[in-house]
Parts: sequence; structure tokens; C-alpha cells
Amino acid sequence: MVLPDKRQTQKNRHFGQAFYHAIVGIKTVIKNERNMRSHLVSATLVVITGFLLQVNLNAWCWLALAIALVWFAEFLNTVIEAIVNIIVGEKFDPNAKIAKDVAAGLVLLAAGLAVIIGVLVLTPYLIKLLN
Ligand SMILES: Nc1ncnc2c1ncn2[C@@H]1O[C@H](COP(=O)(O)OP(=O)(O)OP(=O)(O)O)[C@@H](O)[C@H]1O
Repeated sequence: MVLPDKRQTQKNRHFGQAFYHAIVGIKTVIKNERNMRSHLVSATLVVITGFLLQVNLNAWCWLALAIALVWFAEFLNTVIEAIVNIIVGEKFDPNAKIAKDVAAGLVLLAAGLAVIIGVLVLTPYLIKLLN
């Protein structure tokens, strides 16, 4: 496989190169976004709780959806921040503020929804455990 060119601007030439860049993208979000690391910790705790409570397949689907929703929102937030930074740089711009604030709001909404899903799915199992 041809080693990836770090300053490549052309289209990926094969699947290996596309895969490599996708992995770099995932690593970049984890490295640069503090919130993403919190999301990873939360997701790990949810998965451990799911195993401990032995939740069923339906519950796993909802928990996976909740986790994916937050990750998707955080990735989109990172993309929007990067594009805004390319366009306006360090300059204050009211539209840049709108774009970044709305993107941050999207992550907050997704996280809130994920918490609601988690509570709805796990509460019956916790109640059963306590009875
Ligand atoms: N160029 C700009 N023009 C106007 N406001 C800006 C600009 N850059 C950043 N801001 C404001 O600063 C806030 C934080 O900026 P930014 O999103 O770049 O930081 P962050 O810490 O990475 O945010 P997040 O926690 O959402 O990842 C934005 O939500 C926006 O209100």
C-alpha cells in the first residue's frame, strides 16, 4: 500500500487511503475535542451498565442509538468549527458565532436526548434489580 501523503489534496486513490483518512478524522476529534473524551467515558459507562444489568437486544439498540447520536453531533460540531475557522479565522463574525453556537446547541440537544433514552431504557432494569 502506498504510504499516505500528509499534504495530500487530491482524491483518495484506493480504499486503504480512504480508510486511513477516516481513522485520522476519528483520532482528530478525540484528540482535539475535550467533550468527545467525556462522551467516550459516558458511552463506556453505559455499555458496562448494560452488561451488568443484562439488558435485552431492544435496550442495546436504544443505547447504541443514543451513543451514536451524541458522537454524530460532536463530529458535525467539529466539522462546522473547522469550516468556520477556515472562512473567518480569528476575526469576530456574527454569522460565525451563529454557526458555532448552533453546532454546540446540537451537541447539547443530542446529549440531553441520550440521557433521556438512557434513563428510560435502564430505569426498569434498575427497579427490577432493587425489588
Ligand atoms: N470567529 C468567531 N466569531 C464569533 N464568535 C466566535 C468565533 N469563534 C468562536 N466564537 C464564539 O466562541 C464560542 C466557542 O468557540 P469554539 O466553538 O471555536 O470553541 P470550542 O471550545 O471548541 O467549542 P465547543 O465546546 O463547542 O467545541 C462559539 O460558540 C462562539 O460563540
